[in-house]
Amino acid sequence: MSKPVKAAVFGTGSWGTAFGTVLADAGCEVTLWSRRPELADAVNSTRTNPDYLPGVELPENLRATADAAEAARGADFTVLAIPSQTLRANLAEWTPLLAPRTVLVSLMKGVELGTTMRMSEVIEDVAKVGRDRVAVVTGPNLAREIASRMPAASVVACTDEDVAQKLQTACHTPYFRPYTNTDVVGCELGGAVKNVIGLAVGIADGMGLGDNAKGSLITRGLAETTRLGLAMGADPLTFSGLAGLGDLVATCSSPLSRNHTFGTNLGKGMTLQETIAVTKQTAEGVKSCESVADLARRHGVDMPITETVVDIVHEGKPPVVALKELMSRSAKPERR
Ligand SMILES: NC(=O)C1=CN([C@@H]2O[C@H](COP(=O)(O)OP(=O)(O)OC[C@H]3O[C@@H](n4cnc5c(N)ncnc54)[C@H](O)[C@@H]3O)[C@@H](O)[C@H]2O)C=CC1
Ligand SMILES: O=C(CO)COP(=O)(O)O
Repeated sequence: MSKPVKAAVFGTGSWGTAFGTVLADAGCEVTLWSRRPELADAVNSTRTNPDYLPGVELPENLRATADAAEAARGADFTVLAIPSQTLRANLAEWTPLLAPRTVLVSLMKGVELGTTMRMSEVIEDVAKVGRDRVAVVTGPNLAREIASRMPAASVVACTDEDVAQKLQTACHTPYFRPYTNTDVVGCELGGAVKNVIGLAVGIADGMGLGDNAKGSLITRGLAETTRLGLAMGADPLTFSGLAGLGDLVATCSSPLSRNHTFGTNLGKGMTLQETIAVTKQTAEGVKSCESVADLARRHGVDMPITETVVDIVHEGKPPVVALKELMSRSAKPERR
C-alpha cells in the first residue's frame, strides 16, 4: 500500500482550515500550523475551529500544531493560507524548515504592496524554488461553504502540468472538483483583482444601486482584469473560467464574502475606520487595490474601477462622487 500524501497548511484561518479539510477528506494526512497554540489545542481537542469556522466538524486525519517545524516535516505539499501582505516575512521564517522536495501551494488572492509581485512570485523569491515547485489554488471557493462540504469547482494552477495533476488528485473529493491550468499568471490575477471588483460591487450594493449596476461592474471589472492579464502574458480565456468569472460571480453575490461585505459597509456610509473595526478577517482587496492599480500603471493599462476603489477606500472620496466620475468617463466601444 502506498504512503498517504502529507500536507502542511500554514494558516488556521477560514480558508486554511477549509482547504485542509478538503485535503483530509481526499485522504491526505494534514497538519495545520496555527499562530496561536490555544487555537491548535482547540482544533485537536474539539475537532472544530471555534474562531473561524464554528460548528463545522473537522476530519480525524487533520490535526493542528503551533510548531512550524513539526507542521512542515515530510510534507509533500506545503500550503500557504495567510494574508498576502505578511507572506514574505512568514515564509522567510519557514523556508529553512521546508521538506526538501515539497511543492509550495498558494491559497492567497493578493498582490504584494511595493513590489507588485504575485504570491507565487513572492514564494519563488523567498523560498528560492523554481516555478515548477509552486502551485496556486483559486476559484469560487467561499471557505464556509467548502467546509460545510457544499459542492464547488476550483482551479489548481502550475506551470508544470504533472505537479498540477498531483495536487488535483490530492484535493479531489465528492464535493470539491479541481481543474488543472498552466496559466498561473491569469489564475492569480483573476483571484486578486476579483477582490477589488468585489469591493466595488459591495459599495454599489450598499448604495442601493441595483442589479444592473452589479452586472455592469462585474462585466467591466472582468474586462479590466483581462486587459491587465493580456499585458502580463496571461491567456485571456482564463478570465472566462473559474479563476475569473466564476470567482467574481461567487464573491459579488455572496454575503459570506469579506470583500463584498466590506464594500457594502462603505457604500452604506460607514467610514473606513468603522468598517475596518467590524471586519474580523482578511479582506485582501483593501490593500491589494493599491498594488493592482500600481501594477496596471506599470503595464500602461487603464483600470477605472480599480482606481475608483482606491479613491474611495484610501483617498476618502465619497462613493456618490466616485460614481458620478465613473459614469461620465468618455464614451467608447465595448472592446477597448
Ligand atoms: N476565506 C475564503 O473564503 C477564501 C480566502 N482566500 C484567500 O486565502 C487567504 C487567507 O484568507 P483567510 O483564511 O480567509 O483569512 P482569515 O482572516 O480567515 O485567516 C488568516 C490566517 O492568517 C493568520 N495570520 C494573520 N496575520 C498573520 C501574520 N502576521 N503572521 C502569520 N499568520 C497570520 C491568522 O492567524 C489566520 O490563521 C487570503 O489571501 C484570501 O484572499 C481564498 C479563497 C477563499
Ligand atoms: O476568495 C474568496 C472566495 O473564492 C473569498 O472571498 P472573500 O475574501 O471576499 O471572503
